[in-house]
Amino acid sequence: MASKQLKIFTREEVAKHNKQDDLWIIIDAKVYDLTRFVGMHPGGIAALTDEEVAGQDATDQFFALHRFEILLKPQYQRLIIGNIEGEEAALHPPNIGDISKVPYAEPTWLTEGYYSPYYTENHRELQRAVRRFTDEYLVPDALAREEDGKRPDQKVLDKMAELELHAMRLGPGKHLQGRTLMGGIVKPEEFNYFHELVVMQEMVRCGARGYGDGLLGGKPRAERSRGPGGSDVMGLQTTAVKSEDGKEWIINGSKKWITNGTFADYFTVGCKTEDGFTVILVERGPAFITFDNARAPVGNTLGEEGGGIFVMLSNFNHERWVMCCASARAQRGIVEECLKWTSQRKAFGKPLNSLATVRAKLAAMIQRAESVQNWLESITYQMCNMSYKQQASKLAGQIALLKSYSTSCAQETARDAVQLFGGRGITKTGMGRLIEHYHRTIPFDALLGGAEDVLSDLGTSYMM
Ligand code: HEM
Repeated sequence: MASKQLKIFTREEVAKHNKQDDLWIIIDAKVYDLTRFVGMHPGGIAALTDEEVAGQDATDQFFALHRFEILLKPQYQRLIIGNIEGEEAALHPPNIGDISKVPYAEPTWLTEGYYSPYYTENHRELQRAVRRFTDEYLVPDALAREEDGKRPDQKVLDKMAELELHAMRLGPGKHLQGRTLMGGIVKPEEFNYFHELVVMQEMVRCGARGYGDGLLGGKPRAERSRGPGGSDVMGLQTTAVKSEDGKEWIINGSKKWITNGTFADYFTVGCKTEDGFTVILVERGPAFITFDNARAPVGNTLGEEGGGIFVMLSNFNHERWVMCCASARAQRGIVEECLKWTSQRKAFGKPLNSLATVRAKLAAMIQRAESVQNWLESITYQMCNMSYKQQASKLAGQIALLKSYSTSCAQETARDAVQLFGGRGITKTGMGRLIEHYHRTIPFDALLGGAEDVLSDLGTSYMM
């Protein structure tokens, strides 16, 4: 763009170029020459040759159907030939790392003029760094991978390793010692659960559900039966017996769902053993998700032999809390989409948000996102002040209840968002792209870490 000399036109001049073989339009005070593009327009030729579009200011028509990002793509930037005399563009693209100006689009602690007892300057510094990383590395890769269905680019995973994001996503602890976290922003001994919350909530902003889990989000998993039995950890089916020389485990069984199972190098496998239940680290081999006499050195036993249940259960609270962090932030992203859309989209000559029924939906969405975030921060504060053992005895119930509450809120918000976006909310491209994706993938969030009913029951059982 910068290399091209832009001209200044009057609206009258632009209006003369209103035919398919000589087609200009105005969007946000900029003049686009669509002559060569018209035949390739995904929305068809007729949309562009319409008499209210060809040679005219089509800003409103454009933004009723397309996301702003489209105009930032180099292939469309090249279509700009000039500006309208005496007018300036009103819309400015967000910069990498920016905080949203839309109300409720950010958690309160990040909103200008508001306060929080939980976050220090160090959390803020980490937040800015992870946001820049997400905008710069994750968002473009996520968009491309959603299209081609491939796993995240190795370069992204390597960059995450360099910044120690994988290590930080395991939470505070000994494993952080001696590491340079996010280029040295956080000292390993100062890293607490709010730092981890920040990492989770910033990364989930990439807005691509499957891709997010593909960023090596795998975790200890038991081989267990399918369906509702997914919550029945002790009902798992895989067995392990020792080889004759006692040096190896011989493992048999299969597993239907393994996070990142298609490309993981190691699997953490819960097995029935002579002494009960044992967790073993198995290197990827010819037999991976189906273990058919797969072998692993006895030294790969995690925790005590027969003590696998403690290994598994010790992870559950943390894993569910991580899911709450992600769910709280992802639903806020949808609230932002809906707030923007309902102020931009006109119906019966007025913006959608001038309708009381629409505002009632927005209110409910905001209430859900805020209540989930605030409960989450309260639990996180408790975690920061408790040992891992205390967390297990005092917070397991609350975390289970928050997890099921959070995803049930998210499911309602997904449904409301589709109602607000109409057909666009079920279309993979265009304005409702993020809504369609969210609505399609939200049932996954509502199941992993324990189905909603199971977790609500667990939470109340702990209380009783
Ligand atoms: C610079 C001008 C334009 C560019 C670069 C452009 C580009 C695109 C692209 C890439 C899509 C695919 C959907 C997406 O990825 O979001 C699309 C869809 C569409 N466009 Fe355009 N467009 C332009 C102007 C217009 C105008 C002025 C109209 C007038 C009404 C229009 C009507 C449509 C329609 C109806 C669709 C299909 C709707 C959908 O998929 O949601 N476009 N356009």
